[in-house]
Amino acid sequence: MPKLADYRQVAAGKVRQVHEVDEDLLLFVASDRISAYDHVLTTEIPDKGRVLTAMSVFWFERFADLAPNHLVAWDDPRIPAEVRGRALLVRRLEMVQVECVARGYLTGSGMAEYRRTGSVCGVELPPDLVEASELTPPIFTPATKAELGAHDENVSFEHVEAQVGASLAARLREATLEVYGAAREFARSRGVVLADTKFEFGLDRSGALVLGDEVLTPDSSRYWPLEGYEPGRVQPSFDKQYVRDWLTSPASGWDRASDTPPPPLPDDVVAATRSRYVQAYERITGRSFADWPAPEG
Ligand SMILES: N#Cc1c(N)ncnc1-c1cnn(Cc2cccc(F)c2)c1
Repeated sequence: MPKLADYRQVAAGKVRQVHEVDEDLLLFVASDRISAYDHVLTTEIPDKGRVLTAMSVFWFERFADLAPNHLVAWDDPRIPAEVRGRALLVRRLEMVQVECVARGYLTGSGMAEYRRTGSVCGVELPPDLVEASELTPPIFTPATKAELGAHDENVSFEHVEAQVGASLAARLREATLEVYGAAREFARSRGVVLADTKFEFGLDRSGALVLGDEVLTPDSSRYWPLEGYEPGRVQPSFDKQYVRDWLTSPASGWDRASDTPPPPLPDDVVAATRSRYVQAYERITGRSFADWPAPEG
């Protein structure tokens, strides 16, 4: 059985990394780290990596007919035992350097841009929209990948056309909106508002557009509880709200405006946050997280 150290790391983000297995295969590893307010916290959330990996597998399999994806295996002898359950064997693609974001609700950087310009990424929106207004139909709001730690920059569709060509830009927009639209509808039927999401696509040797990275997880998407959803105010995060509330409460002693790193999380916030990830998985998939593979040894 291989060890993770046997596979050279080829990419790393705040909470996940990619290793090389061979010339055709990569290992996509999700950690238990969590980020909040643009900081990677020192406290890990047990099983976060496994839950988000299980979620990606569910969505990849559910939407395989809408968009081919890079998933090869999630329980395979080439996956090291130490990361079993939080690592995916994926096929190597030529990644398209565009963050393919779909927004079904107006919030975050989209809301900020709308307030300034009445549009998002050049997409004109109706007047009088408020925080968390539903966008029907959802909109494609691409962004350029930022360096680690910086925010992605929203760009127009024309910018993407200039970067990758009109044909591929159209294919990216179509696939992004089609998969997001189906996922938003399904998640809502399970009591979760999938407010927006970020896909990464690659091209395989035949030139086919293939979904890569993680998909439709609470790290690549905004998950809001459907119960209590009300436009006009910032919605609570399904998974990160306990962490955000504690960090901004007097109990943490942390000043968000300062440049100091956030303090460690108390056990009860960790446990409640773990529970929210498991609840999100079980609500959406109808499966028990207890059945998902775990590391050995
Ligand atoms: N997925 C995928 C993938 C693939 N199937 N083929 C080739 N390259 C990639 C790949 C390389 N980097 N990233 C983004 C990225 C950055 C930082 C951390 C991460 F986990 C992931 C994606």
